[in-house]
Amino acid sequence: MGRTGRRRKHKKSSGEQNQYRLGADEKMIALMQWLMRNGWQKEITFYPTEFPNTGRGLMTKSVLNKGDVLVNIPLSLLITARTVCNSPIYKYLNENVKYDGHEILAFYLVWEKHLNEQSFWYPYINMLPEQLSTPLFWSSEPLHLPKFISDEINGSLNNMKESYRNFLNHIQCKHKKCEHCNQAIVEIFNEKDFIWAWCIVNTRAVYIPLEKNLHNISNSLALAPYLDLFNHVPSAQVEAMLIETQNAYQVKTLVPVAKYEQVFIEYGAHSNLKLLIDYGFTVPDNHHDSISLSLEDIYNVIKHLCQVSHVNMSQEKYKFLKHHNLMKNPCLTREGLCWKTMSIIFILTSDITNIKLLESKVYSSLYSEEELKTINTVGSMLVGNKIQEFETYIELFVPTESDQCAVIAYLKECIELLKVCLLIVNENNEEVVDESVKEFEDKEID
Ligand SMILES: C[S@@+](CC[C@H](N)C(=O)[O-])C[C@H]1O[C@@H](n2cnc3c(N)ncnc32)[C@H](O)[C@@H]1O
Repeated sequence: MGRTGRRRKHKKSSGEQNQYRLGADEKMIALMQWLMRNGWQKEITFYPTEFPNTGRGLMTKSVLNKGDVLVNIPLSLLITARTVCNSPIYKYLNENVKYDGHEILAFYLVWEKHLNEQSFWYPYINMLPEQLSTPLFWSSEPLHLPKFISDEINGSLNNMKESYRNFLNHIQCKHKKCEHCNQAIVEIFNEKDFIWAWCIVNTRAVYIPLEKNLHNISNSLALAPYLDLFNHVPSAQVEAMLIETQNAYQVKTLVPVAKYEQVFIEYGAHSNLKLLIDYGFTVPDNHHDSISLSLEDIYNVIKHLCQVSHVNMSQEKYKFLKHHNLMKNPCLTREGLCWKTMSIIFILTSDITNIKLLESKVYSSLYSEEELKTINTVGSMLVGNKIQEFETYIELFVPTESDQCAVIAYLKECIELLKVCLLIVNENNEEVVDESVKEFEDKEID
């Protein structure tokens, strides 16, 4: 096979045929030229590429080895709170108020965006997406969004709105006209642009060590042009840090990457729910995922299984659960029932009233076979119920915008996790039954 043939074969096997290289994209070229004019040196050549599953990202043109530096962005090309403090716009802020890094960067981005080509950051801002897929950006509500998801979205929306109100209150000379566009300052900082900027910071900023000597701002965030083109997978292994001696923010790969593969970084140990709310996407088989349970979920299954009107819950047991923080986030994971879930089931089903004995069982996890059987039987039904609950969520959910389909992907991932969890719980149950049969047979032989 000739070179072209080999290349074609490679393209096919890596699924590259659906990808669209953005190398000739004008905005991308302008970004690279601007970076280079301002002291950036390319460590590795990447093709900005539109990938079918992840959207725009970076593909390596060459094989990457463990320890290779992916990017080295000069500090002068990072947007941090210090950039804002050193800019003319800082005079519009009340100096006697405390700000956090997220809001200050969003505020700065709104200002610089409105300056258009007159902004130093124009080539960077110009390649940022106008539309984001995050829920804060949805223009209409989907129908039958599960409550636990809408609660998270509302929490995030309230944070953002509070930050916006806070800002509006502290901007000075609101009605002064801007010299650049003759708009009033308060019109430039409108809610729509603030939401965009807020989401851009949320989805793209990297962590830096806390910036010192900023008297009214606490900041450990930075916008890093170009570096923020890397997409996320939980399995990515990279090291990212500020290298003070080089005055640069550096990202290294800790694993080799094959030629023509997309290069990913890890944004943090984020669950799919966090990714959905903050970034607008989810990933398959996310090992940071779990399904939260409420005490009521567990209580109802026990009530149903035992066919009793009240579960074995005394005031002392309730106090014990509360005191040991056991009701906070019991969950189901790919490894089965979490420790808290097992403990709650045990406490609610056990006849033991001696709290000291309960405590020693819970903390040693040394349960009898009978107790383990009960825990796994309740657990199995609990997981089965959750699967049904998530299937119903999917049936009812009606997206009103294409980005909302990320919710369906999320719910399907939850069901996948629950199925793995169910398998483990049932296997554990079979093991307990096998063990007790064996013990019984051993006794018979004796
Ligand atoms: C830091 S930016 C990465 C670059 C971005 N794709 C772009 O075109 O500018 C983060 C955003 O990229 C997208 N993204 C990152 N990783 C992804 C993934 N594994 N799957 C789908 N979208 C992803 C999400 O929209 C996320 O909010």
